[in-house]
Amino acid sequence: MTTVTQHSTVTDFEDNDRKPVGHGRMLRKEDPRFVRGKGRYVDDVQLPGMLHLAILRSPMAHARIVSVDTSLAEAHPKVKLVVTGAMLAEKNLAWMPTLSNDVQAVLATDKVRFQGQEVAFVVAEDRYAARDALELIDIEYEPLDPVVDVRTALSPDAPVIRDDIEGKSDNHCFDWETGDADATDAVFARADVVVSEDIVYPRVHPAPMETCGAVADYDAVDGRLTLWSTTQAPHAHRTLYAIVAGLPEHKIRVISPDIGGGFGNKVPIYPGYVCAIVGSLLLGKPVKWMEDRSENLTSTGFARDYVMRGEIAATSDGRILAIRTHVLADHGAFNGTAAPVKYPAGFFGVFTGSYDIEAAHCKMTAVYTNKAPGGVAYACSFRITEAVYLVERMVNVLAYDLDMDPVALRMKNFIRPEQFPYKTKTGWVYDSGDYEPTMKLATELVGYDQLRAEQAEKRARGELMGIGVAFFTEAVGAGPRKDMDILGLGMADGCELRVHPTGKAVVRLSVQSQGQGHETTFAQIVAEELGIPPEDIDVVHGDTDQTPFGLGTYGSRSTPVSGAAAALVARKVRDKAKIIASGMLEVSVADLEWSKGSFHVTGDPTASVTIQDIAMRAHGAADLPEGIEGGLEAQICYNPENLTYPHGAYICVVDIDPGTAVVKVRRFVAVDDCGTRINPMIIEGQVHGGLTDGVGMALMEMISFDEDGNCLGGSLMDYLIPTALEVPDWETGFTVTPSPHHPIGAKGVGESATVGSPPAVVNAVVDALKPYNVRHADMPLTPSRVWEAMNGQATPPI
Ligand code: PCD
Ligand SMILES: [Cu+]
Repeated sequence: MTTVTQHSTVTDFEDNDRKPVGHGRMLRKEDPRFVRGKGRYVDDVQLPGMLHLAILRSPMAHARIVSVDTSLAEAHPKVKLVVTGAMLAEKNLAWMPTLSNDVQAVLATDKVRFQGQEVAFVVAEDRYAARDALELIDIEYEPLDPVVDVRTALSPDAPVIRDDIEGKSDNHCFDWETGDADATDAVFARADVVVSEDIVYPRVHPAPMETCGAVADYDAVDGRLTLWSTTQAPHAHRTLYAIVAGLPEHKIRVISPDIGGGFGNKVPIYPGYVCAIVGSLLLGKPVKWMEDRSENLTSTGFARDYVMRGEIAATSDGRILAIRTHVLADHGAFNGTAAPVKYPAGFFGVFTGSYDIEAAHCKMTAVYTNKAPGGVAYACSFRITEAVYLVERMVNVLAYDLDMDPVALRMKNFIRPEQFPYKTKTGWVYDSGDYEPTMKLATELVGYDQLRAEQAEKRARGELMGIGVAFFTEAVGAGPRKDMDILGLGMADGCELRVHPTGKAVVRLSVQSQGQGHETTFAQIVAEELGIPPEDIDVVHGDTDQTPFGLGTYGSRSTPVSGAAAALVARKVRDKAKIIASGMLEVSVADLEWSKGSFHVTGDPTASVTIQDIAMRAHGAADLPEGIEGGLEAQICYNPENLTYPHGAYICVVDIDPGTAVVKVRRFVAVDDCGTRINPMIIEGQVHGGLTDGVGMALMEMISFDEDGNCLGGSLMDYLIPTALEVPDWETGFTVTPSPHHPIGAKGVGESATVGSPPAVVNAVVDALKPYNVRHADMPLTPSRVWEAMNGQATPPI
């Protein structure tokens, strides 16, 4: 893929006098092992005497369990253990808490609530025998009417899915509201123009390359449990295992080795992990569980599934005054949302987008349906994907009705640079931003005016070409801990740094890389602060025995939270190094100056000691300054004062074949602003991946169900994910607006492109269909949906 990197007028870390962080565009340290097939994933873990676990899943979406007969499976010569929900219930383990204060069945006891739900498990000598034995388990189900359509889930005659919750008489999950209803209604009442549209963000799946799995190894002699698992949050998982299973936390070690993509899919605790632990506890042997692709697609956390009504009030010349929305959220059979406790709808509250408006209001109702549980963050920064899609689609609807250019309309309404920090009408404080240069750069890179001219010519010839514009602001880096917690665990992250006598260092993180390159970028951050080359700094993560406590990686929080921790812990070490240097140079601390890797005496650059010299002295035989302990190390826990707010401007160009309604993405320009850029190449990789994701969601992906609640997206034959063939050569650019509160000014970027690209693609398709008077069409814009839109048919309900 080609990348056009254009530099902006804003401070640019790469080219201006300011130096790159670490070595800037440094090659990824982890790649030599990945490209040589030497990565070590959970499925690579092989232990002596290891047994294999397979899970029996419900064939039905909603059914009462009448009887369970496991005798034939138990008689299988290679089977060691068969466990049912009833057996777990005896040990009080049939239900577990979700990350959003709901409970979820580990194995079904009373009834099954979605197709693919865990009903029983078998542990056998090998994976084949375990799978074979599943077929020997005889379960009698009494089918119940399923609740599939989110729109009718609350109707009085709908069957109650969650009758396990005492007193529950409907499928209501939660209500949530933000903004000011009265103020918003008042603005709407006096506005020249009101536009509204029904917008669906369909259910999609993160579909990481590696499915979920675990190896549990319980040692009955010393009471220690080691769990290798595909988790993006090893420490949080460990604490929950300690609470759920009643095991002492210090006896549990969670190791999350290399992960083949997470994308939010590996944030929740899945029944399979708990089953593996139970299997190992009962048998005293290591037990491995690995999902297959269908299990991953049908039973692990999905994302989105929001049915939204968007409304904008504006003046007739395009000044946006207020935004109002109603959302119906489908959470499936159990609320498995991974979001901070006080944010049941994640950070959807940023649906006011990048615009300076007078009022906003959102009312949301979430319901249970007979579908896989979830609402996980899939590259969404906690539901910001849905929020950005809503507002960016609605702004285009307004542009359509007012016949205004979508770039001009956005420019007119942007929050202005002098308004930052900007408090939105839903209470978010955007730390910084400078939107106009970013939008301008995107239009320049794509050649916006020429494209509009080309489009006009093509329209005259009956050809369908569309230009889609989207602009986003994200809120990433959850904390601070007083506002944000997961099941009571505050969102802050630890970091430890140790410099060895020879000046090599090791930094230990509480966050977890799933492919985004932390081993490289965190070494670069420490390198920048301490002057030790990034090659000499090892990054340790993904092992609770070796790293400090922290809440893990999701919502693009590693750089904003742990990245800050890494910079600050390095500064702490540097402060100590300075005192040691003052002893070595026999001057006072006040007379020392730091320049990239060494301290020198003010006015005499030749009187200097390097950080490596200092490290040796710190561990040496010579006396250290009064009160200074030997060694050169520090640790901190960083509690962010606010989130960071990256932004970006995306422009997509599509061509549609009027005969087949096939959409081709011809060009895509993405200009991102994530503040200080640690590793530009990694950022581009993150953006390329996210854009590909976005094209997939906009044009191809959807987990759909038939009226019986059968999942129709259970394999990659049906659930289409994009490949290099479906996407153009990405063109990227950037601006740099540093975060004022982050120690190095960096903002997160991992999810930006997935958040920003779907509205750009959809806006492009809808723009191409202007000759057909299409104002909106729902994702995924498959040829049949585009064809329906061209022929004036509404998109079918999900
Ligand atoms: N300024 C800046 C920022 C950033 N960076 C870089 O980049 C990356 C990213 O980051 P961030 O933004 O911080 O993020 P994180 O936290 O690290 O991560 C996370 C994300 O990440 C992304 N990306 C990726 N990649 C890969 N390869 N794989 C994966 O899986 C993934 N996933 C996805 C998701 S979905 Mo969620 O979970 O839904 O919530 S969230 C998410 C890293 O490496 C870092 O360091 C730089 O350089 N600079
Ligand atoms: Cu996310």
